[in-house]
Amino acid sequence: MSIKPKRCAGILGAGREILTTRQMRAVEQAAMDSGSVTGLQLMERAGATAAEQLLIRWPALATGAGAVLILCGPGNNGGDGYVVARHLARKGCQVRVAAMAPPATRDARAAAAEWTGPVSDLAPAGPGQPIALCVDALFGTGLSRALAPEIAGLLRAIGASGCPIAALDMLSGLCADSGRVLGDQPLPEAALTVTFHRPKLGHVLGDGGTLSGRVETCDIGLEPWQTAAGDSALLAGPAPALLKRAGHKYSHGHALILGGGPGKGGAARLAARAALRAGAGLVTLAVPAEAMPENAARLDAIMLSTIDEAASLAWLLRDSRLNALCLGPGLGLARARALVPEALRAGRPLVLDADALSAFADGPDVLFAQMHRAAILTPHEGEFARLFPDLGRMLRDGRDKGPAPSRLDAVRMAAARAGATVLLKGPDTVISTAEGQARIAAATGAQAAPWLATAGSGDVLSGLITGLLARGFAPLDAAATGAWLHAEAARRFGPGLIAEDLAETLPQVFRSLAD
Ligand SMILES: NC(=O)C1=CN([C@@H]2O[C@H](COP(=O)(O)OP(=O)(O)OC[C@H]3O[C@@H](n4cnc5c(N)ncnc54)[C@H](O)[C@@H]3O)[C@@H](O)[C@H]2O)[C@H](O)CC1
Ligand SMILES: [K+]
Repeated sequence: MSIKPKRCAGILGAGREILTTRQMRAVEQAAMDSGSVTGLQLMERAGATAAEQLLIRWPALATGAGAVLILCGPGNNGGDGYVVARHLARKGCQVRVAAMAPPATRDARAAAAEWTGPVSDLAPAGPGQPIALCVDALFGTGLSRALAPEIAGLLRAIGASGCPIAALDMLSGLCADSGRVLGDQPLPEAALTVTFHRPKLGHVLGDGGTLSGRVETCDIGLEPWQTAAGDSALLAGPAPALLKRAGHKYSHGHALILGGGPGKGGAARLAARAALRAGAGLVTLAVPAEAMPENAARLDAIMLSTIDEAASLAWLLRDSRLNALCLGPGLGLARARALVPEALRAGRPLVLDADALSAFADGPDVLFAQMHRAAILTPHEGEFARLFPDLGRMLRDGRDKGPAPSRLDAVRMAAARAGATVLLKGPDTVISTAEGQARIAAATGAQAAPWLATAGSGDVLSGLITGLLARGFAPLDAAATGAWLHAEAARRFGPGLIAEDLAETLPQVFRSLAD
């Protein structure tokens, strides 16, 4: 039976589902259980569509100009490799197949049997011979331990020779659930990864965001069974309500940013300006009396208020129009200990960052006991490890076996424990509600925004999220949209970015969304 390969798409789309290996297997299993398709047919579709992608990217291969070396592993990923070999050879490519072990699954054996060309061992097929493309079909979602040093070494040698590597499903050695390289052997970067049905977490998290290269996701006819995956993490993007419609300034909310003492006000001012640029109707910065002159000299559109202690915060919060709070940037640890409980008592949407998190590092349970579902915690890795020491250790250590724990696993557990939404910052920002609804804002690979690693950038993110909360966004939408806007502004501005530029670039980002 001939099955035509279907649509392929990159990975970038906001709202796109990203699957774990378990979810992918559930979808595949549901399809096979339905009797509509066999595993071998899925493998045939995967191999055919991958071969098509390779020829789109490297069309000269079909003229026989350079050899394609296909490295096949023992599992079904290797099986896909044999199918690719057959399709490329049929198109006129010079194909060499090298197997690290004989095929060990029924489907892989069947696919290997259809490949009528020679199969060599891995070693002699190594970098000594000139090759134009290496197809990595060693391991995919079944990777369960680190690559043997000689296999990782072979991939590195191929990469170092300048030969592009195209990975089937996953670059071998990368854990499909965490995007972490198992073990301590470095891997070369793939030029292209062709994956099937949906991107996997390992393509966007950890090292996977970079090492996967361009990711093409190809349809292999599993759409009718996607529901078997259950709830998936989604790629973050701009929420539909982002472009605000007409209305009175009060209808866009009033954000309250709590700032710290004199000489430490920059962080809170950055957050306040970002909240205003994100579209909050009004923004008030509340600082201790001695910090008023400094702030009054620096602010125009942002209003100022004095808050010296918890009682004055309680007094101010009698105004119910103050509908989103931000505590942390430049707040100071003592002031954070005094103000955070009062802010949480008000039960309004709020962001806790920086000092508001560090102030509770010695007793995070005290903080979690006061938490509510409209709160968002935005730790970076260090703050995360102080608030959730066991999860920090899990992320630091667990990379010997597959599937390795991922940042998404960690943030889901953290959010459930805290009883709030948690956003773990990084190039692969991950967000989860207490109930486990998750978003990923990946600023890696083609979406990289390395300029975000600049002082004050986290303060701007807190402000953006607070501004969106003030506009009435639900915590998950505010966090995900804020993280996306933050990275998008950095991508637009590019090299030379400082934190101040982020908020000032937002109008451009909004305009491009309106086009
Ligand atoms: N999911 C689908 O819809 C489809 C998946 N396809 C492809 O199949 C692979 C997954 O195949 P699987 O057999 O489960 O796993 P792998 O081929 O990745 O490898 C498993 C194999 O390898 C052994 N192993 C694991 N780690 C190591 C290691 N470090 N060193 C040595 N050996 C290792 C393990 O014991 C097993 O024997 C998926 O990625 C897709 O490419 C389909 O063909 C299409 C449909
Ligand atoms: K692979």
